[in-house]
Amino acid sequence: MTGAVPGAAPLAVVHPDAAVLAEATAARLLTRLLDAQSVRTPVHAVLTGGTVGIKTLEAVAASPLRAAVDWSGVHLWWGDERFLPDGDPDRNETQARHALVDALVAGSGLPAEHVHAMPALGAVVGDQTVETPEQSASAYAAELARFATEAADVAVPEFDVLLLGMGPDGHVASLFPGHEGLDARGATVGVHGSPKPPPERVSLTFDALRRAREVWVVAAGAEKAAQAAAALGGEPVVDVPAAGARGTERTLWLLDAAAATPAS
Ligand SMILES: O=C(O)[C@H](O)[C@@H](O)[C@H](O)[C@H](O)COP(=O)(O)O
Repeated sequence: MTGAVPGAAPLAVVHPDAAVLAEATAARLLTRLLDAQSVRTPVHAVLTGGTVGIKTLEAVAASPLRAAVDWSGVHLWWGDERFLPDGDPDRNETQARHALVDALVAGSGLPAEHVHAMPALGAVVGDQTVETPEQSASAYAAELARFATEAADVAVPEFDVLLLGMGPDGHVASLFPGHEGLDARGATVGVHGSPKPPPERVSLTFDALRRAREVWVVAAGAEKAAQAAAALGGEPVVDVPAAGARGTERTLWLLDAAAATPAS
């Protein structure tokens, strides 16, 4: 990963603590979906796993604003997934379904077929049983391509908003420092040897992430402060992948005070 990172320069917004961060991000997400729906349909949102990512979805589920969104015109995607069997509690999809998505399908008009999960270990896609992260990545790339905009140089929808958590090592999605996935071409990549368990994952690539109109990196906790500062300071993407997270129109860093305060 060399050279200037394309996309909108990051803007940081700091909230007092992780709880307020999750609530504020949920309100921002709902408003973003409403704004997007005022100009286009359908709209596409990419969810993230991780602590803050899931707490944000829980806050969306509890928000009165939830009822203002026309969920029949929303598509949900994932930025990455832990390559585990369907229903495994560690899967980002499982946690998101428990936090919000199942309730949207059951009672808010979100069509089940608008929930685009990355295929699990053992899933049957067409006539294939998915046994490797690469097979899952390939199947997901095909699903993304079904909704791609014509002009796309990578066959994915123009996501209206894409949420990312960030690890203490500066990873986003399942794009880890020094890993070969950082340079992957195409929309998706199979990941092995992830430093964050489980070792096998599936991830959108930077090419795909950067097709999003808005990319939001959401991070809380003092253990994120050094890498948040490094990313916002323009450190190389190979060292701090979060530095490469950019939207075409807007890049937001949504932080709590602890993550926004580098150690002195
Ligand atoms: O599958 C995952 O683990 C996530 O997608 C990952 O990218 C996560 O968002 C970060 O590791 C932050 O996680 P925390 O918020 O729990 O630190």
